[in-house]
Amino acid sequence: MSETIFDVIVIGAGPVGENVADRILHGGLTAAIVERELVGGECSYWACMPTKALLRDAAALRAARALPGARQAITGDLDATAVLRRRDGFASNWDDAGQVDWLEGAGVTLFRGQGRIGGERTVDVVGVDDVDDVVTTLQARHAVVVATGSSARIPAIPGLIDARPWTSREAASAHTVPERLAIIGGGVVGTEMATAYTALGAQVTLVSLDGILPTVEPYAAEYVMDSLKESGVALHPRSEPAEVHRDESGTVHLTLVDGTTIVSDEILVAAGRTPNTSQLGLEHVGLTPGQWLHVDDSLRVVDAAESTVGGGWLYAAGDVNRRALLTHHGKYQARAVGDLIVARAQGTQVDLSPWGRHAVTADDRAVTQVIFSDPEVVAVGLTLRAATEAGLDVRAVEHDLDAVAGAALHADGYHGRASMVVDQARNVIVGFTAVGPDVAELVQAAAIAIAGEVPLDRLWHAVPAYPTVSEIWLRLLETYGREG
Ligand SMILES: Cc1cc2nc3c(=O)[nH]c(=O)nc-3n(C[C@H](O)[C@H](O)[C@H](O)COP(=O)(O)OP(=O)(O)OC[C@H]3O[C@@H](n4cnc5c(N)ncnc54)[C@H](O)[C@@H]3O)c2cc1C
Ligand SMILES: NC(=O)c1ccc[n+]([C@@H]2O[C@H](COP(=O)([O-])OP(=O)(O)OC[C@H]3O[C@@H](n4cnc5c(N)ncnc54)[C@H](O)[C@@H]3O)[C@@H](O)[C@H]2O)c1
Repeated sequence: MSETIFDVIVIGAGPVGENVADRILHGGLTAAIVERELVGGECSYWACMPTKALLRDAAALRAARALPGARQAITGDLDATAVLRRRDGFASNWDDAGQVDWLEGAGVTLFRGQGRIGGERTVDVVGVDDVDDVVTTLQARHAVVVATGSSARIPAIPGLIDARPWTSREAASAHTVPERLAIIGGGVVGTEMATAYTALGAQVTLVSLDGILPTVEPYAAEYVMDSLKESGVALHPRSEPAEVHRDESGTVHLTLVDGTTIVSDEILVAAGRTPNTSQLGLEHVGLTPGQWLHVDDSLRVVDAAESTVGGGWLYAAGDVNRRALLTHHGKYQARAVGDLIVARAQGTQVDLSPWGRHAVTADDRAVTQVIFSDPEVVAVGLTLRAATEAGLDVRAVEHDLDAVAGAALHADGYHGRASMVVDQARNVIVGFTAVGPDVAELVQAAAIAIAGEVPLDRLWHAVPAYPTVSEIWLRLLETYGREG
Protein backbone atom coordinates (compact mmCIF):
# COMPACT_ATOMS: atom_id res chain seq x y z
CA MET A 1 0.00 0.00 0.00
CA SER A 2 1.35 3.46 -0.91
CA GLU A 3 2.30 6.02 1.75
CA THR A 4 -0.60 8.15 3.03
CA ILE A 5 1.11 10.19 5.77
CA PHE A 6 3.22 13.18 4.68
CA ASP A 7 4.71 16.19 6.41
CA VAL A 8 2.78 18.51 4.10
CA ILE A 9 -0.13 17.98 1.70
CA VAL A 10 -0.68 20.49 -1.08
CA ILE A 11 -4.04 20.67 -2.86
CA GLY A 12 -3.65 21.90 -6.44
CA ALA A 13 -0.61 21.41 -8.69
CA GLY A 14 -0.63 24.75 -10.48
CA PRO A 15 2.52 26.88 -10.48
CA VAL A 16 1.93 27.77 -6.84
CA GLY A 17 1.27 24.25 -5.51
CA GLU A 18 4.30 22.91 -7.38
CA ASN A 19 6.54 25.56 -5.86
CA VAL A 20 5.22 25.03 -2.33
CA ALA A 21 5.95 21.31 -2.61
CA ASP A 22 9.41 22.02 -4.04
CA ARG A 23 10.34 24.25 -1.10
CA ILE A 24 9.05 21.65 1.37
CA LEU A 25 11.29 19.01 -0.23
CA HIS A 26 14.24 21.45 -0.20
CA GLY A 27 13.71 21.84 3.53
CA GLY A 28 14.05 18.10 4.07
CA LEU A 29 10.34 17.31 4.68
CA THR A 30 8.01 15.09 2.64
CA ALA A 31 5.17 16.37 0.47
CA ALA A 32 2.22 15.02 -1.47
CA ILE A 33 0.28 17.01 -4.03
CA VAL A 34 -3.30 16.39 -5.17
CA GLU A 35 -4.36 17.50 -8.66
CA ARG A 36 -7.75 17.05 -10.33
CA GLU A 37 -6.79 18.15 -13.87
CA LEU A 38 -3.36 18.83 -15.37
CA VAL A 39 -0.17 19.23 -13.35
CA GLY A 40 0.94 22.79 -14.18
CA GLY A 41 -2.47 24.39 -13.61
CA GLU A 42 -4.28 27.18 -15.40
CA CYS A 43 -1.11 29.15 -16.16
CA SER A 44 0.55 26.43 -18.25
CA TYR A 45 -2.39 25.28 -20.35
CA TRP A 46 -5.11 27.95 -20.44
CA ALA A 47 -3.67 31.24 -19.20
CA CYS A 48 -0.18 32.81 -19.17
CA MET A 49 1.72 30.68 -21.65
CA PRO A 50 -0.84 30.01 -24.40
CA THR A 51 -2.24 33.56 -24.33
CA LYS A 52 1.22 35.10 -24.60
CA ALA A 53 1.94 32.72 -27.50
CA LEU A 54 -1.24 34.00 -29.20
CA LEU A 55 0.04 37.57 -28.86
CA ARG A 56 3.72 37.15 -29.74
CA ASP A 57 3.67 36.86 -33.57
CA ALA A 58 1.55 39.98 -33.99
CA ALA A 59 3.90 41.89 -31.67
CA ALA A 60 6.92 40.83 -33.75
CA LEU A 61 5.12 41.85 -36.94
CA ARG A 62 4.23 45.26 -35.49
CA ALA A 63 7.85 45.78 -34.47
CA ALA A 64 9.04 44.99 -38.01
CA ARG A 65 6.38 47.23 -39.56
CA ALA A 66 7.66 50.14 -37.45
CA LEU A 67 11.02 50.07 -39.30
CA PRO A 68 11.13 50.99 -42.99
CA GLY A 69 13.82 48.52 -44.01
CA ALA A 70 12.28 45.59 -42.16
CA ARG A 71 8.82 46.58 -43.42
CA GLN A 72 10.04 46.03 -47.01
CA ALA A 73 10.82 42.42 -46.18
CA ILE A 74 7.23 41.63 -45.09
CA THR A 75 5.55 39.86 -47.94
CA GLY A 76 2.32 38.51 -46.45
CA ASP A 77 -0.18 38.61 -43.60
CA LEU A 78 -0.06 36.98 -40.19
CA ASP A 79 -0.49 33.20 -40.56
CA ALA A 80 -3.13 32.47 -37.90
CA THR A 81 -2.83 28.70 -38.35
CA ALA A 82 0.91 28.84 -37.66
CA VAL A 83 0.29 31.02 -34.58
CA LEU A 84 -2.24 28.53 -33.20
CA ARG A 85 0.13 25.63 -33.90
CA ARG A 86 3.00 27.34 -32.07
CA ARG A 87 0.58 28.10 -29.20
CA ASP A 88 -0.24 24.37 -28.99
CA GLY A 89 3.44 23.71 -28.27
CA PHE A 90 3.49 26.31 -25.49
CA ALA A 91 0.49 24.54 -23.93
CA SER A 92 2.43 21.22 -24.22
CA ASN A 93 -0.51 20.02 -26.36
CA TRP A 94 -2.47 19.91 -23.07
CA ASP A 95 -0.40 16.95 -21.89
CA ASP A 96 1.22 17.23 -18.47
CA ALA A 97 3.75 14.37 -18.78
CA GLY A 98 6.70 16.80 -18.69
CA GLN A 99 5.45 18.52 -15.53
CA VAL A 100 4.70 15.17 -13.86
CA ASP A 101 8.30 14.09 -14.59
CA TRP A 102 9.57 17.30 -12.98
CA LEU A 103 7.36 16.81 -9.91
CA GLU A 104 8.36 13.21 -9.41
CA GLY A 105 12.02 14.05 -10.08
CA ALA A 106 11.80 16.60 -7.26
CA GLY A 107 10.52 13.83 -4.95
CA VAL A 108 6.90 14.98 -4.61
CA THR A 109 4.22 12.26 -4.50
CA LEU A 110 1.33 12.99 -6.88
CA PHE A 111 -2.25 11.91 -6.25
CA ARG A 112 -4.67 12.32 -9.15
CA GLY A 113 -8.20 13.32 -8.09
CA GLN A 114 -10.00 16.07 -6.28
CA GLY A 115 -8.60 17.07 -2.91
CA ARG A 116 -11.18 17.65 -0.17
CA ILE A 117 -10.42 18.65 3.38
CA GLY A 118 -11.90 15.90 5.54
CA GLY A 119 -11.05 17.25 9.00
CA GLU A 120 -7.97 18.21 10.99
CA ARG A 121 -4.81 17.71 8.86
CA THR A 122 -6.79 15.32 6.66
CA VAL A 123 -7.30 15.43 2.91
CA ASP A 124 -9.53 12.97 1.09
CA VAL A 125 -8.66 12.34 -2.52
CA VAL A 126 -12.06 11.92 -4.19
CA GLY A 127 -13.21 11.22 -7.73
CA VAL A 128 -13.40 14.28 -9.97
CA ASP A 129 -16.82 13.24 -11.30
CA ASP A 130 -18.00 11.45 -8.18
CA VAL A 131 -17.08 13.31 -5.01
CA ASP A 132 -18.60 10.55 -2.89
CA ASP A 133 -15.95 8.16 -4.18
CA VAL A 134 -13.12 8.54 -1.65
CA VAL A 135 -10.06 7.02 -3.30
CA THR A 136 -7.50 7.67 -0.55
CA THR A 137 -7.33 9.54 2.74
CA LEU A 138 -4.11 11.45 3.37
CA GLN A 139 -2.79 12.76 6.69
CA ALA A 140 -0.45 15.73 7.13
CA ARG A 141 1.96 15.86 10.08
CA HIS A 142 2.49 19.62 9.82
CA ALA A 143 0.38 21.45 7.26
CA VAL A 144 -2.15 21.40 4.44
CA VAL A 145 -1.66 24.09 1.79
CA VAL A 146 -4.56 25.04 -0.47
CA ALA A 147 -3.31 26.19 -3.89
CA THR A 148 -6.43 25.48 -5.91
CA GLY A 149 -6.40 28.70 -7.95
CA SER A 150 -9.37 30.36 -9.60
CA SER A 151 -11.78 29.98 -12.52
CA ALA A 152 -13.59 32.44 -14.77
CA ARG A 153 -16.49 34.24 -13.08
CA ILE A 154 -19.67 34.17 -15.15
CA PRO A 155 -21.82 37.21 -14.28
CA ALA A 156 -25.56 36.73 -13.89
CA ILE A 157 -26.53 38.12 -17.29
CA PRO A 158 -29.82 36.61 -18.54
CA GLY A 159 -29.19 34.01 -21.26
CA LEU A 160 -25.41 34.06 -20.91
CA ILE A 161 -24.87 30.48 -19.70
CA ASP A 162 -27.32 29.07 -22.27
CA ALA A 163 -25.39 30.90 -25.00
CA ARG A 164 -22.38 28.63 -24.23
CA PRO A 165 -19.87 31.47 -23.84
CA TRP A 166 -16.12 31.13 -24.12
CA THR A 167 -14.15 31.73 -20.95
CA SER A 168 -10.43 32.46 -20.98
CA ARG A 169 -9.91 28.70 -21.36
CA GLU A 170 -11.61 28.52 -24.76
CA ALA A 171 -9.97 31.79 -25.87
CA ALA A 172 -6.54 30.45 -24.94
CA SER A 173 -7.04 27.04 -26.56
CA ALA A 174 -9.23 27.75 -29.63
CA HIS A 175 -8.30 25.91 -32.83
CA THR A 176 -10.05 28.33 -35.16
CA VAL A 177 -10.47 32.10 -35.12
CA PRO A 178 -14.11 33.21 -35.10
CA GLU A 179 -15.06 35.79 -37.69
CA ARG A 180 -16.74 37.96 -35.05
CA LEU A 181 -15.88 37.85 -31.32
CA ALA A 182 -17.76 39.77 -28.62
CA ILE A 183 -15.94 40.22 -25.29
CA ILE A 184 -17.53 41.04 -21.93
CA GLY A 185 -14.96 42.69 -19.63
CA GLY A 186 -12.20 45.23 -20.21
CA GLY A 187 -9.73 43.97 -17.57
CA VAL A 188 -6.46 42.26 -18.39
CA VAL A 189 -7.98 39.16 -20.00
CA GLY A 190 -10.50 41.11 -22.11
CA THR A 191 -7.87 43.59 -23.28
CA GLU A 192 -5.19 41.00 -24.08
CA MET A 193 -7.66 38.77 -25.92
CA ALA A 194 -9.09 41.73 -27.88
CA THR A 195 -5.50 42.50 -28.95
CA ALA A 196 -4.77 38.87 -29.87
CA TYR A 197 -7.97 38.05 -31.74
CA THR A 198 -8.01 41.32 -33.69
CA ALA A 199 -4.49 40.54 -34.90
CA LEU A 200 -5.57 36.99 -35.75
CA GLY A 201 -8.27 38.40 -38.03
CA ALA A 202 -11.45 38.48 -35.92
CA GLN A 203 -13.79 41.47 -35.82
CA VAL A 204 -13.79 42.17 -32.07
CA THR A 205 -16.36 44.09 -30.01
CA LEU A 206 -15.54 44.72 -26.36
CA VAL A 207 -18.09 45.69 -23.72
CA SER A 208 -16.99 46.80 -20.27
CA LEU A 209 -18.67 48.35 -17.24
CA ASP A 210 -15.69 50.46 -16.23
CA GLY A 211 -13.53 51.11 -19.27
CA ILE A 212 -10.30 49.43 -20.24
CA LEU A 213 -7.72 48.30 -17.66
CA PRO A 214 -9.38 50.16 -14.76
CA THR A 215 -6.65 49.28 -12.27
CA VAL A 216 -3.70 50.90 -14.09
CA GLU A 217 -2.83 54.62 -14.32
CA PRO A 218 -5.62 56.23 -16.40
CA TYR A 219 -3.20 57.65 -19.02
CA ALA A 220 -1.81 54.14 -19.72
CA ALA A 221 -5.32 52.75 -20.14
CA GLU A 222 -6.05 55.55 -22.62
CA TYR A 223 -3.07 54.63 -24.80
CA VAL A 224 -4.36 51.06 -24.99
CA MET A 225 -7.94 52.16 -25.61
CA ASP A 226 -6.85 54.43 -28.49
CA SER A 227 -4.77 51.66 -30.01
CA LEU A 228 -7.58 49.10 -29.76
CA LYS A 229 -9.89 51.54 -31.55
CA GLU A 230 -7.26 52.20 -34.22
CA SER A 231 -6.85 48.50 -34.85
CA GLY A 232 -10.59 48.18 -35.44
CA VAL A 233 -11.96 46.95 -32.10
CA ALA A 234 -15.49 48.28 -31.50
CA LEU A 235 -15.45 49.52 -27.91
CA HIS A 236 -18.39 49.97 -25.55
CA PRO A 237 -16.32 51.05 -22.55
CA ARG A 238 -19.04 52.15 -20.14
CA SER A 239 -21.84 49.79 -21.00
CA GLU A 240 -23.76 47.08 -19.26
CA PRO A 241 -24.83 43.86 -20.92
CA ALA A 242 -28.58 43.22 -20.49
CA GLU A 243 -29.04 39.82 -22.12
CA VAL A 244 -27.46 37.26 -24.40
CA HIS A 245 -29.02 34.82 -26.84
CA ARG A 246 -27.49 32.26 -29.20
CA ASP A 247 -29.89 31.59 -32.08
CA GLU A 248 -30.45 28.32 -33.95
CA SER A 249 -27.77 29.13 -36.50
CA GLY A 250 -25.23 29.57 -33.69
CA THR A 251 -25.03 33.36 -33.95
CA VAL A 252 -24.80 35.19 -30.61
CA HIS A 253 -26.83 38.34 -29.92
CA LEU A 254 -25.63 40.48 -27.00
CA THR A 255 -28.02 43.27 -26.05
CA LEU A 256 -26.77 46.15 -23.92
CA VAL A 257 -28.83 48.08 -21.38
CA ASP A 258 -28.83 51.08 -23.78
CA GLY A 259 -30.54 48.89 -26.42
CA THR A 260 -27.50 48.31 -28.68
CA THR A 261 -27.26 44.76 -30.06
CA ILE A 262 -23.92 43.16 -30.88
CA VAL A 263 -23.92 40.16 -33.19
CA SER A 264 -21.03 37.69 -33.06
CA ASP A 265 -20.00 34.10 -33.67
CA GLU A 266 -18.52 33.61 -30.17
CA ILE A 267 -18.79 35.54 -26.92
CA LEU A 268 -15.91 35.60 -24.43
CA VAL A 269 -16.62 36.28 -20.76
CA ALA A 270 -13.63 38.01 -19.15
CA ALA A 271 -15.33 39.44 -16.09
CA GLY A 272 -12.98 38.45 -13.29
CA ARG A 273 -12.31 35.25 -11.37
CA THR A 274 -13.98 33.05 -8.75
CA PRO A 275 -12.02 30.90 -6.27
CA ASN A 276 -11.80 27.11 -6.71
CA THR A 277 -13.12 26.37 -3.23
CA SER A 278 -16.63 25.06 -3.78
CA GLN A 279 -15.70 21.34 -3.62
CA LEU A 280 -12.89 21.67 -1.12
CA GLY A 281 -14.57 20.53 2.09
CA LEU A 282 -14.30 23.99 3.66
CA GLU A 283 -17.42 23.22 5.68
CA HIS A 284 -15.30 20.72 7.68
CA VAL A 285 -13.18 23.59 9.05
CA GLY A 286 -16.03 26.02 9.70
CA LEU A 287 -15.73 28.00 6.45
CA THR A 288 -18.21 28.57 3.65
CA PRO A 289 -17.54 26.70 0.38
CA GLY A 290 -17.08 28.89 -2.69
CA GLN A 291 -15.41 31.80 -0.89
CA TRP A 292 -11.95 33.32 -1.31
CA LEU A 293 -9.65 32.17 1.49
CA HIS A 294 -8.53 34.96 3.81
CA VAL A 295 -5.04 34.58 5.22
CA ASP A 296 -2.85 36.20 7.86
CA ASP A 297 0.65 37.51 7.14
CA SER A 298 2.06 33.97 7.26
CA LEU A 299 -0.61 32.78 4.77
CA ARG A 300 -2.47 30.78 7.42
CA VAL A 301 -6.18 30.64 6.66
CA VAL A 302 -8.26 32.84 8.97
CA ASP A 303 -12.03 33.20 9.40
CA ALA A 304 -14.10 36.38 9.14
CA ALA A 305 -13.13 37.27 12.73
CA GLU A 306 -9.43 36.96 11.72
CA SER A 307 -9.03 33.86 13.94
CA THR A 308 -6.73 31.13 12.67
CA VAL A 309 -8.75 28.25 11.24
CA GLY A 310 -8.29 24.82 12.82
CA GLY A 311 -5.43 25.84 15.10
CA GLY A 312 -2.98 26.85 12.36
CA TRP A 313 -2.30 23.82 10.13
CA LEU A 314 -4.21 25.20 7.10
CA TYR A 315 -2.50 27.60 4.67
CA ALA A 316 -3.54 29.10 1.32
CA ALA A 317 -1.31 30.46 -1.44
CA GLY A 318 -1.77 31.78 -4.97
CA ASP A 319 -4.95 32.97 -6.67
CA VAL A 320 -7.18 31.31 -4.06
CA ASN A 321 -6.18 33.85 -1.36
CA ARG A 322 -6.84 36.78 -3.74
CA ARG A 323 -3.72 38.72 -2.67
CA ALA A 324 -2.40 39.12 -6.24
CA LEU A 325 -3.79 37.02 -9.08
CA LEU A 326 -0.50 36.61 -10.90
CA THR A 327 1.69 33.56 -11.37
CA HIS A 328 4.92 35.21 -10.24
CA HIS A 329 3.31 36.57 -7.05
CA GLY A 330 1.75 33.18 -6.33
CA LYS A 331 5.16 31.57 -6.71
CA TYR A 332 6.67 34.23 -4.45
CA GLN A 333 4.07 33.31 -1.82
CA ALA A 334 4.88 29.63 -2.42
CA ARG A 335 8.58 30.14 -1.67
CA ALA A 336 7.76 32.12 1.48
CA VAL A 337 5.13 29.74 2.85
CA GLY A 338 7.06 26.59 1.93
CA ASP A 339 10.13 27.81 3.82
CA LEU A 340 7.96 29.05 6.69
CA ILE A 341 6.26 25.67 7.16
CA VAL A 342 9.69 24.00 7.22
CA ALA A 343 10.94 26.55 9.78
CA ARG A 344 7.90 26.02 12.01
CA ALA A 345 8.22 22.23 11.72
CA GLN A 346 11.92 22.31 12.58
CA GLY A 347 11.59 24.96 15.27
CA THR A 348 13.95 27.38 13.54
CA GLN A 349 13.43 31.14 13.40
CA VAL A 350 10.51 32.53 11.41
CA ASP A 351 11.04 36.03 10.00
CA LEU A 352 7.77 37.79 9.18
CA SER A 353 9.14 41.31 9.52
CA PRO A 354 8.56 43.51 6.44
CA TRP A 355 10.72 42.13 3.59
CA GLY A 356 11.77 39.27 5.92
CA ARG A 357 12.50 35.80 4.50
CA HIS A 358 9.03 34.42 5.22
CA ALA A 359 7.04 37.62 4.60
CA VAL A 360 5.13 38.45 1.41
CA THR A 361 5.58 42.21 1.65
CA ALA A 362 5.83 42.64 -2.13
CA ASP A 363 2.18 41.56 -2.46
CA ASP A 364 1.25 44.78 -0.67
CA ARG A 365 3.93 47.19 -1.82
CA ALA A 366 5.53 46.00 -5.04
CA VAL A 367 3.14 43.95 -7.17
CA THR A 368 4.70 43.66 -10.63
CA GLN A 369 2.58 43.20 -13.73
CA VAL A 370 3.09 43.31 -17.47
CA ILE A 371 0.00 43.54 -19.64
CA PHE A 372 0.78 42.25 -23.12
CA SER A 373 -1.59 44.58 -24.91
CA ASP A 374 -0.63 46.80 -27.86
CA PRO A 375 1.08 48.89 -26.54
CA GLU A 376 2.38 46.95 -23.54
CA VAL A 377 1.77 48.20 -20.00
CA VAL A 378 4.13 47.78 -17.04
CA ALA A 379 2.69 48.45 -13.60
CA VAL A 380 4.69 48.09 -10.38
CA GLY A 381 3.59 49.04 -6.87
CA LEU A 382 0.91 51.68 -6.30
CA THR A 383 -0.88 53.95 -8.74
CA LEU A 384 -1.16 57.61 -7.75
CA ARG A 385 -4.75 56.97 -6.69
CA ALA A 386 -3.94 53.88 -4.63
CA ALA A 387 -1.02 55.63 -2.91
CA THR A 388 -3.19 58.63 -2.06
CA GLU A 389 -5.99 56.39 -0.78
CA ALA A 390 -3.39 54.59 1.37
CA GLY A 391 -2.73 57.93 3.05
CA LEU A 392 0.77 58.48 1.65
CA ASP A 393 2.05 61.99 0.95
CA VAL A 394 2.96 61.41 -2.69
CA ARG A 395 3.92 63.37 -5.78
CA ALA A 396 3.78 61.84 -9.25
CA VAL A 397 5.64 62.82 -12.40
CA GLU A 398 5.06 61.67 -15.98
CA HIS A 399 7.22 61.85 -19.09
CA ASP A 400 6.74 60.91 -22.74
CA LEU A 401 8.81 58.01 -24.01
CA ASP A 402 8.61 59.26 -27.62
CA ALA A 403 11.63 61.57 -27.34
CA VAL A 404 13.88 59.16 -25.42
CA ALA A 405 16.71 58.30 -27.85
CA GLY A 406 16.49 54.53 -27.29
CA ALA A 407 12.74 54.55 -27.91
CA ALA A 408 13.03 56.64 -31.08
CA LEU A 409 15.66 54.20 -32.37
CA HIS A 410 13.53 51.20 -31.38
CA ALA A 411 10.62 52.10 -33.67
CA ASP A 412 9.66 54.94 -35.99
CA GLY A 413 6.78 56.90 -34.49
CA TYR A 414 7.39 55.37 -31.04
CA HIS A 415 4.55 56.49 -28.80
CA GLY A 416 4.56 55.87 -25.06
CA ARG A 417 4.65 57.42 -21.61
CA ALA A 418 5.92 56.58 -18.14
CA SER A 419 5.39 57.85 -14.63
CA MET A 420 6.57 57.37 -11.09
CA VAL A 421 4.87 57.97 -7.77
CA VAL A 422 7.19 59.20 -5.02
CA ASP A 423 6.56 58.95 -1.29
CA GLN A 424 7.82 62.40 -0.34
CA ALA A 425 8.26 61.60 3.34
CA ARG A 426 10.68 58.73 2.64
CA ASN A 427 12.02 60.01 -0.73
CA VAL A 428 11.43 56.60 -2.37
CA ILE A 429 9.40 55.45 -5.36
CA VAL A 430 6.23 53.55 -4.45
CA GLY A 431 4.78 53.19 -7.96
CA PHE A 432 5.98 52.99 -11.56
CA THR A 433 3.99 52.70 -14.78
CA ALA A 434 5.05 52.61 -18.41
CA VAL A 435 3.04 52.20 -21.58
CA GLY A 436 4.58 51.78 -25.02
CA PRO A 437 5.83 49.25 -27.55
CA ASP A 438 8.06 46.60 -25.92
CA VAL A 439 8.22 48.23 -22.47
CA ALA A 440 7.80 44.84 -20.74
CA GLU A 441 11.45 44.51 -19.78
CA LEU A 442 11.36 47.83 -17.88
CA VAL A 443 9.47 45.98 -15.17
CA GLN A 444 12.39 44.60 -13.21
CA ALA A 445 14.26 47.89 -12.78
CA ALA A 446 11.08 49.32 -11.26
CA ALA A 447 10.61 46.24 -9.05
CA ILE A 448 14.16 46.62 -7.72
CA ALA A 449 13.77 50.36 -7.09
CA ILE A 450 10.49 49.86 -5.22
CA ALA A 451 11.19 46.62 -3.30
CA GLY A 452 14.71 47.89 -2.55
CA GLU A 453 13.28 51.22 -1.35
CA VAL A 454 16.20 52.89 -3.12
CA PRO A 455 16.30 56.57 -2.10
CA LEU A 456 15.93 58.97 -5.04
CA ASP A 457 19.34 60.48 -4.22
CA ARG A 458 20.89 57.08 -4.90
CA LEU A 459 18.76 56.39 -8.00
CA TRP A 460 20.58 59.28 -9.69
CA HIS A 461 23.65 57.03 -9.53
CA ALA A 462 21.89 54.14 -11.34
CA VAL A 463 22.93 55.48 -14.74
CA PRO A 464 20.75 54.23 -17.62
CA ALA A 465 22.76 53.14 -20.66
CA TYR A 466 22.57 55.29 -23.78
CA PRO A 467 20.68 54.83 -26.09
CA THR A 468 18.12 52.54 -24.39
CA VAL A 469 14.46 52.97 -23.46
CA SER A 470 15.62 52.80 -19.82
CA GLU A 471 16.77 56.42 -20.15
CA ILE A 472 13.18 57.19 -19.19
CA TRP A 473 14.40 56.73 -15.58
CA LEU A 474 16.69 59.73 -15.96
CA ARG A 475 13.94 61.80 -17.61
CA LEU A 476 11.57 61.01 -14.72
CA LEU A 477 14.20 61.94 -12.12
CA GLU A 478 14.91 65.21 -13.96
CA THR A 479 11.19 65.98 -14.11
CA TYR A 480 10.86 65.30 -10.39
CA GLY A 481 13.84 67.57 -9.66
CA ARG A 482 16.91 67.19 -7.50
CA GLU A 483 17.17 68.88 -4.14
CA GLY A 484 20.35 70.47 -2.77
C1 LIG B 1 -6.23 34.26 -19.60
C2 LIG B 1 -5.26 34.46 -18.45
C3 LIG B 1 -3.99 34.90 -18.72
C4 LIG B 1 -3.09 35.08 -17.67
N1 LIG B 1 -1.84 35.54 -17.95
C5 LIG B 1 -0.96 35.74 -16.96
C6 LIG B 1 0.35 36.21 -17.23
O1 LIG B 1 0.72 36.47 -18.38
N2 LIG B 1 1.19 36.37 -16.18
C7 LIG B 1 0.82 36.11 -14.91
O2 LIG B 1 1.63 36.27 -13.99
N3 LIG B 1 -0.42 35.65 -14.61
C8 LIG B 1 -1.32 35.47 -15.61
N4 LIG B 1 -2.57 34.99 -15.32
C9 LIG B 1 -2.89 34.64 -13.93
C10 LIG B 1 -2.34 33.22 -13.62
O3 LIG B 1 -2.86 32.29 -14.54
C11 LIG B 1 -2.72 32.81 -12.21
O4 LIG B 1 -2.35 33.84 -11.31
C12 LIG B 1 -2.01 31.52 -11.82
O5 LIG B 1 -2.36 30.47 -12.68
C13 LIG B 1 -2.35 31.14 -10.38
O6 LIG B 1 -1.69 29.97 -10.03
P1 LIG B 1 -2.30 28.98 -8.91
O7 LIG B 1 -1.32 27.85 -8.81
O8 LIG B 1 -2.68 29.75 -7.73
O9 LIG B 1 -3.67 28.47 -9.56
P2 LIG B 1 -3.98 27.63 -10.89
O10 LIG B 1 -2.98 27.89 -11.95
O11 LIG B 1 -5.41 27.92 -11.17
O12 LIG B 1 -3.79 26.12 -10.44
C14 LIG B 1 -4.62 25.54 -9.49
C15 LIG B 1 -4.63 24.04 -9.69
O13 LIG B 1 -5.41 23.46 -8.67
C16 LIG B 1 -6.22 22.43 -9.23
N5 LIG B 1 -7.37 22.25 -8.33
C17 LIG B 1 -8.37 23.09 -8.07
N6 LIG B 1 -9.19 22.58 -7.12
C18 LIG B 1 -8.67 21.37 -6.80
C19 LIG B 1 -9.05 20.37 -5.89
N7 LIG B 1 -10.11 20.50 -5.07
N8 LIG B 1 -8.30 19.24 -5.83
C20 LIG B 1 -7.21 19.07 -6.63
N9 LIG B 1 -6.81 20.00 -7.50
C21 LIG B 1 -7.53 21.14 -7.57
C22 LIG B 1 -6.58 22.96 -10.59
O14 LIG B 1 -6.95 21.90 -11.45
C23 LIG B 1 -5.28 23.63 -11.02
O15 LIG B 1 -4.43 22.72 -11.68
C24 LIG B 1 -3.50 34.82 -16.34
C25 LIG B 1 -4.79 34.37 -16.07
C26 LIG B 1 -5.67 34.20 -17.12
C27 LIG B 1 -7.06 33.71 -16.81
N1 LIG C 1 -0.60 39.69 -18.25
C1 LIG C 1 -1.05 39.36 -17.05
O1 LIG C 1 -0.41 39.54 -16.03
C2 LIG C 1 -2.43 38.78 -16.92
C3 LIG C 1 -3.15 38.44 -18.06
C4 LIG C 1 -4.45 37.97 -17.91
C5 LIG C 1 -4.99 37.82 -16.64
N2 LIG C 1 -4.26 38.14 -15.57
C6 LIG C 1 -4.85 38.05 -14.21
O2 LIG C 1 -6.09 37.39 -14.27
C7 LIG C 1 -7.03 38.04 -13.44
C8 LIG C 1 -8.39 38.01 -14.07
O3 LIG C 1 -8.46 38.88 -15.21
P1 LIG C 1 -9.87 39.39 -15.75
O4 LIG C 1 -9.61 40.31 -16.86
O5 LIG C 1 -10.79 38.24 -15.93
O6 LIG C 1 -10.46 40.15 -14.49
P2 LIG C 1 -10.35 41.67 -14.03
O7 LIG C 1 -10.91 41.72 -12.67
O8 LIG C 1 -8.99 42.21 -14.29
O9 LIG C 1 -11.32 42.48 -15.03
C9 LIG C 1 -12.66 42.15 -15.20
C10 LIG C 1 -13.36 43.30 -15.88
O10 LIG C 1 -14.64 42.87 -16.28
C11 LIG C 1 -15.56 43.88 -16.00
N3 LIG C 1 -16.88 43.29 -15.77
C12 LIG C 1 -17.26 42.53 -14.72
N4 LIG C 1 -18.56 42.19 -14.85
C13 LIG C 1 -18.98 42.72 -16.02
C14 LIG C 1 -20.22 42.73 -16.68
N5 LIG C 1 -21.31 42.11 -16.20
N6 LIG C 1 -20.31 43.38 -17.86
C15 LIG C 1 -19.24 44.03 -18.37
N7 LIG C 1 -18.05 44.08 -17.77
C16 LIG C 1 -17.92 43.43 -16.61
C17 LIG C 1 -15.02 44.52 -14.74
O11 LIG C 1 -15.56 45.78 -14.56
C18 LIG C 1 -13.52 44.51 -15.01
O12 LIG C 1 -13.12 45.64 -15.69
C19 LIG C 1 -6.52 39.45 -13.22
O13 LIG C 1 -6.53 39.72 -11.84
C20 LIG C 1 -5.13 39.47 -13.75
O14 LIG C 1 -4.19 39.83 -12.78
C21 LIG C 1 -2.99 38.63 -15.67
